[in-house]
Amino acid sequence: VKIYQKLTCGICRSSAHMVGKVVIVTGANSGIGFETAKDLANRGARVILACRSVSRATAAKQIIVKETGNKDIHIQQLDLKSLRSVREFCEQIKKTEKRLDVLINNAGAGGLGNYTTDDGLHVGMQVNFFASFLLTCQLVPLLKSSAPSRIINVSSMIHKYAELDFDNLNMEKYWSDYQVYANSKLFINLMTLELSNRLKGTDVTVNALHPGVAATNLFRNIPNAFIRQLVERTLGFMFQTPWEASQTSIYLAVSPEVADVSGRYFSDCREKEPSKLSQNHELAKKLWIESEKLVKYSLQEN
Ligand SMILES: NC(=O)c1ccc[n+]([C@@H]2O[C@H](COP(=O)([O-])OP(=O)(O)OC[C@H]3O[C@@H](n4cnc5c(N)ncnc54)[C@H](OP(=O)(O)O)[C@@H]3O)[C@@H](O)[C@H]2O)c1
Repeated sequence: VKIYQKLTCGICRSSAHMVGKVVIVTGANSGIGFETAKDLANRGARVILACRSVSRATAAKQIIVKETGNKDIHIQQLDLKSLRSVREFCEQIKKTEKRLDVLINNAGAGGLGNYTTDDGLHVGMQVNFFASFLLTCQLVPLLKSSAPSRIINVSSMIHKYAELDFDNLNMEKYWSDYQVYANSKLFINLMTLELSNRLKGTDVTVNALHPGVAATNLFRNIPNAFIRQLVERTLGFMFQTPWEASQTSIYLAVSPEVADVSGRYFSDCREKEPSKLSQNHELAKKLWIESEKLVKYSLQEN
């Protein structure tokens, strides 16, 4: 039982406190994001729960406040399916927060289907990549003025199965859900690589991670109820708990060991080697330029 977990799960051993630090966790109402937010709340951070459902975020906040005693927990609505929502979220953060020490791009979803959002992007690519790309770019100035600060991008080992077609960045050819998910996670890694170059000398670091395999709500969109339950029960029985899977995000957010590390890929609280494509600087630069066009925002504007 849980053999795989025992072999792979790293636990963040850092006791670093986060009093006085401001942290944003996207997708903080469920699974790994919820456990990440709770852990950071426990360390005294001011935590902003960036969630698409205010009622689900409120339920999460109540538990976090009750279990940690930290009342400095706030909800800010964010729906990654809408770039307008991303822009409004960032505007609100700039109004309410004087600083931002850690941004954790955790939210993600699989099985979203094949349709184009109002922003003209493939829904899976937007929720898992383009919206976080825009959100990060818009918050870079605040992160810079708060430096040293950290950006943490939750990727997945599934990125290794990405099949890149550069003429089809937005997946207009409507590939399978699995392929969309894998490609979006490769893009997260490439964005991490390019952004770390662009942030050199600013004391803002950016790293990507595979959290591990855990039974969360990630599999809710599997249409066949029997298969969905089988997957969830197998994962719950054999693999990590959501708290264990939150620990690499926590390590990257708090540990002094990684204070100066940027542009890398982690899992189990250790640096790991991502796919060869994830390490391709030319590709990363090209993707960055194309992404700026697709989300109609340029980091240079700031
Ligand atoms: N679980 C695993 O085995 C595993 C493995 C590798 C990587 N990951 C990655 O880990 C991250 C966390 O996933 P999880 O496993 O904790 O799954 P989860 O329990 O389903 O949590 C995902 C979070 O993302 C949010 N989200 C989904 N669509 C959104 C949207 N349009 N706008 C804003 N937020 C949205 C969800 O909000 P709602 O509750 O409102 O839907 C939820 O809070 C994801 O990036 C996932 O790809 C997970």
